[in-house]
Amino acid sequence: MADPVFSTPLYSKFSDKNIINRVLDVTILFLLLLVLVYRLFSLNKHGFAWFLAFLCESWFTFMWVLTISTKWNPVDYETYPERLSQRVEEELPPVDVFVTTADPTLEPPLITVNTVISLLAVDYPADKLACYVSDDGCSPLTFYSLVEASKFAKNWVPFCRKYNVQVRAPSMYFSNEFSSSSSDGSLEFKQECKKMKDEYEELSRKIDDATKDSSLLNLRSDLAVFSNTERRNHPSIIKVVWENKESLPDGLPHLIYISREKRPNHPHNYKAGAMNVLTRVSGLLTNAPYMLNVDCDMPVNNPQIVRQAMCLFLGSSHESDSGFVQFPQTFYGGSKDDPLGNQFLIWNQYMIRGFAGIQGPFYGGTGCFHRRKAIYGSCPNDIANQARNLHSVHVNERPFLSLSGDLSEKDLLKIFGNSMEFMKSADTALKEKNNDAQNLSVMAEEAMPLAGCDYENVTSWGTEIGWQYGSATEDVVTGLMIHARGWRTILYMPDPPAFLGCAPPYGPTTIIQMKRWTTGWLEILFSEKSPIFATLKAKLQLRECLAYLYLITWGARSIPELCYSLLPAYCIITNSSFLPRVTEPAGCIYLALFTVYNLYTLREYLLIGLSSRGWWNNHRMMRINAVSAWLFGLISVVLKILGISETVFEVTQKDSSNDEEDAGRFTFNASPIFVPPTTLLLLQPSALAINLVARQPSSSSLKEAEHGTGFGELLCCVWLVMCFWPFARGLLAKEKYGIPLPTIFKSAFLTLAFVHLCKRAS
Ligand SMILES: O=c1ccn([C@@H]2O[C@H](COP(=O)(O)OP(=O)(O)O[C@H]3O[C@H](CO)[C@@H](O)[C@H](O)[C@H]3O)[C@@H](O)[C@H]2O)c(=O)[nH]1
Ligand SMILES: [Mn+2]
Repeated sequence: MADPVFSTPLYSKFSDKNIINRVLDVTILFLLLLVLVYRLFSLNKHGFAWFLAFLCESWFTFMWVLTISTKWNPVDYETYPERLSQRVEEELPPVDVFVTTADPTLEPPLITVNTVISLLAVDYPADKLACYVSDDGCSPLTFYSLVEASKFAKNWVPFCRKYNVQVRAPSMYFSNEFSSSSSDGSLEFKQECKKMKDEYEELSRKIDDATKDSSLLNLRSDLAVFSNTERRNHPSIIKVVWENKESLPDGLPHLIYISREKRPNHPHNYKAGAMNVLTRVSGLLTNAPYMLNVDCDMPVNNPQIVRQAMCLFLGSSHESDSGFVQFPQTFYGGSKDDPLGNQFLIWNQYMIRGFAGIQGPFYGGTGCFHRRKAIYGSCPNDIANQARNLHSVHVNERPFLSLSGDLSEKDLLKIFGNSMEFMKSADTALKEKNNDAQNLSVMAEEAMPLAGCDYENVTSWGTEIGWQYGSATEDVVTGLMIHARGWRTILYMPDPPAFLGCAPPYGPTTIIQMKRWTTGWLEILFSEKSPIFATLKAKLQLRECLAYLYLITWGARSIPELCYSLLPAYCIITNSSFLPRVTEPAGCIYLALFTVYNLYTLREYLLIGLSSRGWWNNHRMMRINAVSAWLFGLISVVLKILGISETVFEVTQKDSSNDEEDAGRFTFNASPIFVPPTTLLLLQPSALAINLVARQPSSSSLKEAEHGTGFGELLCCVWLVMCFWPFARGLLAKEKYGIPLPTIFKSAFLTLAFVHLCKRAS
């Protein structure tokens, strides 16, 4: 008889066929198609505006098809970590954990330190974990903070284990929100908790002091390697901050600091470059078959996550089901009702769960467990033989690597770079053999060249293996390549959430982040790694391709969005129309579409416990993003294609101190990105005023009454003003809450130019 422990599954998968959602999805599609049919049949009776509206609506319909296809079969998973311990506690696989940080000013070390501490404290045997921190800022302050953090962690980790603390990032644990949540009321607990709190305050104070006065760092001998280094010009630094020498399961996991070599004029490929260095150095030191990576501001919020991920990796009979396991990005302390539309709750709930029901979620850059061998370019077992088909998706002419372990030494060196030691470790990883224990400090010396600038020259790093280069969203393209090799992936949304990050707290940071994403996504669309090629020539499933297209075309959506937003003003100024009369039967189609769509999206918010205010804020931010972030993303990609400028990765500012006053109120800066939305806002009252003044009752011939501006266009104008309301407030407000005068002038000029052009056209 089968052992019951081994016959019970480690996870279950449920599909959620929501009939009402599907009926509504299809109703909206039907209405959109009616609109298109109506347009087509009335095209010849109308002019330019009508035709432009037709083009925009065709695009909206296409987007809706992609949307429905993506969210049609959402799935959920549940894991059973207690069964994991019964089955394989002794043989739990090792996991290498990567944290990236790039700038001690934008990313204060105390934030990074909290993320690292929370990772060191997860509920997993400490001898199976190693934490690697990549510091692209080459900052002695970050290194010092980590050293201090490891001292703190020596007491903190046992404390968390002893009292089964749920929130293991000390800043969160000791913040008012969480400290009350502990159930242990014993005196001993209270005393220890108080002691830990004092120690944490001491740690924050030390880091704070060193931040304010860098001369405090000069005296320390362990920081000598940082002397004569500049941020963008320094040799590799690899330092073992803490080694779990005796491999104690209840000790503290290894902690290693890495700052890869940087030289001026030597492209470093931003985060993707850092991730590849982490992958190689960890490959030499610990070579765990699984790798978890998080951004520096994403502390663990659920100590079970590694076990949960292992349930998903080990619990399936087909390894191809789990190329990677992605936990969604969730945020803490976000402002009420998501005023900046960057908390992505709806997005996680409907779209990403939808991805999960096709070939799996895309890789989101943080909170993700990867199989090392998938990152090394291997295909899942069953399709390895067909992998050759893939090669044409790639730049290099050589057949695509089916890295099942039977590659020659020469091939391996060519692919992975010129290091015998690393080549052997890669071979071990690909063959899934066990690693020999290493002396970390010795290996750290040997690993230096792997973190050098020139190591990747003429290798496959960034093109065929590792994190992919050439896109500001290295995450999505890296995940796409994994899907293209035939892996399926898993989305897991545990309760409590796995990680809690901080969403950008200000208007400009949010918009710049969104711009980077749309830039990176479009870069993928226009590259040889586009999902279209990956479907035609490799193993990306068709519906997964459509889902990817939905995601990566956000930048392109800016054009129809912008045109459609200009149409009402254009029509009002030229006394024409782009919408049917409300009295016409066709008017009802538009009215129905508008009503059903808005109620449908509102329902999505209410269903998962969000407010109608949250719905409106998100709707509004979509319109604002469309004509600012998405538009500028598109422009930067066009400039890149024309060879005029390169795209860059602008690091998002992280902020721990949320100033409550006016939290979530839109803020501005002098960036030109705010010009288009300001112009759109100014245009609406201008158009209305022109309409009032210019329209003579005598001129309303029968033809004009039929074709002139109607109620629909006026309603659109009002709706647009409501959408751009934060900008209306920004016109009158001061300092960071106000739109800078030069931006207002530029927008006013553009408004006048637009009005003038309309007048000439009419
Ligand atoms: O040259 C660089 C630039 C960034 N980073 C790190 O990359 C991470 C993400 O950067 P951030 O500015 O926080 O970007 P976000 O927009 O918040 O991040 C999302 O989008 C990125 C892709 O655009 C992904 O890489 C991230 O994982 C994902 O969370 C941070 O830990 C940075 O320290 C580096 O290590 N080196
Ligand atoms: Mn971030």
